[in-house]
Amino acid sequence: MSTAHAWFVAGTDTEIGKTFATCALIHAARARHLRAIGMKPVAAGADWMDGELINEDAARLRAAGSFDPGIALLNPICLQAPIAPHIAAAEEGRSIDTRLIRTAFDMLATQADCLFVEGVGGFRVPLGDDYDTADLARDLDLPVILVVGLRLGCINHALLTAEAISARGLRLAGWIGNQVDPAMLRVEQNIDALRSRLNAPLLGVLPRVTDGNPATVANRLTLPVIQ
Ligand SMILES: Nc1ncnc2c1ncn2[C@@H]1O[C@H](COP(=O)(O)OP(=O)(O)OP(=O)(O)O)[C@@H](O)[C@H]1O
Ligand SMILES: C[C@H](N)[C@H](N)CCCCCC(=O)O
Ligand SMILES: [Mg+2]
Repeated sequence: MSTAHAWFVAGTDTEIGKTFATCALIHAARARHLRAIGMKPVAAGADWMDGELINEDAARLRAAGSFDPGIALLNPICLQAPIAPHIAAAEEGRSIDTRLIRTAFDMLATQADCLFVEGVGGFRVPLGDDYDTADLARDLDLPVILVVGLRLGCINHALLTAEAISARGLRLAGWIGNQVDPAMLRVEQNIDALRSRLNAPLLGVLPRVTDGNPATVANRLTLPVIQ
C-alpha cells in the first residue's frame, strides 16, 4: 500500500503563519494533481461546533485538503484552552497520547499523495514532562518545512530553529518566508540573510493577503523535492 510523501511544518513561533503556509502548500500540491491533506496532531484552542470540539487550524486544514479524512484523524489531540498544550492537557486531566497521533498519521498516510503535518507553536513546544513537538517530528521521521514569520527578529528565530532541527537528526527540506508584518523594513535583505545561512531551499515567499485566503498565493510556492 503506497504511503504519502509527508513533511512536518514547523514555525519560528506561534501565530506566524504555519497554518496559512500549510494550506498554501496543500493547494500547491493539488494544483499538481496530487491528493493532498493536512494534519494537526495537537491543537490548543477550540470551540464546540455541532457537538464537536473544533480547532480553527484543523478546520482550515480540512477545508484546504483534497478530501475530508474526518476530524478525529486530522486532529487527534484537541485541547480546549488556547495556551501551551501541555498546560491545557494537565488542566483537562489528560496526557497527550502519542500512540493515538502515530495511529492517525499512519492511517492518513495511506489516503493521500502528500501529507503536511503542522506542529503547534514553535519547534520545541512541550507535549509532556519529557517530550516535545521536536520529538514528535523525530518519531514520525519527517523532513521539516520551516515557516519563517518575516518580522524583525526572525533571523535569530529561524537559525536557532534550524539548529534544533539538525540536532534532532532531521532534515530541513525547505523554508517559506511569510510576510506577517507588512511594516517590516528591508524584507529582501532579511530574506537574503536567511538564504545564505539556511542550508535548505527557499520554497517561496508568501505576501500578506487582505482576504487571508492561502489558495490565492499557492502559486508562489514550489514543493520540496521528494526524496
Ligand atoms: N500571509 C498572510 N496573509 C494574510 N493573513 C495571514 C498570512 N499569514 C498568516 N495570516 C493570518 O495570521 C493569523 C495567524 O496565522 P496562522 O494561524 O497561520 O499562524 P500559526 O503559526 O499557524 O499559529 P499557531 O501557532 O496557533 O498554529 C491567521 O489569522 C492567519 O490567517
Ligand atoms: C494557542 C496558540 N495559538 C498555539 N496553538 C499554541 C502555542 C503554544 C506555545 C507554547 C510556547 O512556546 O510558549
Ligand atoms: Mg496554526
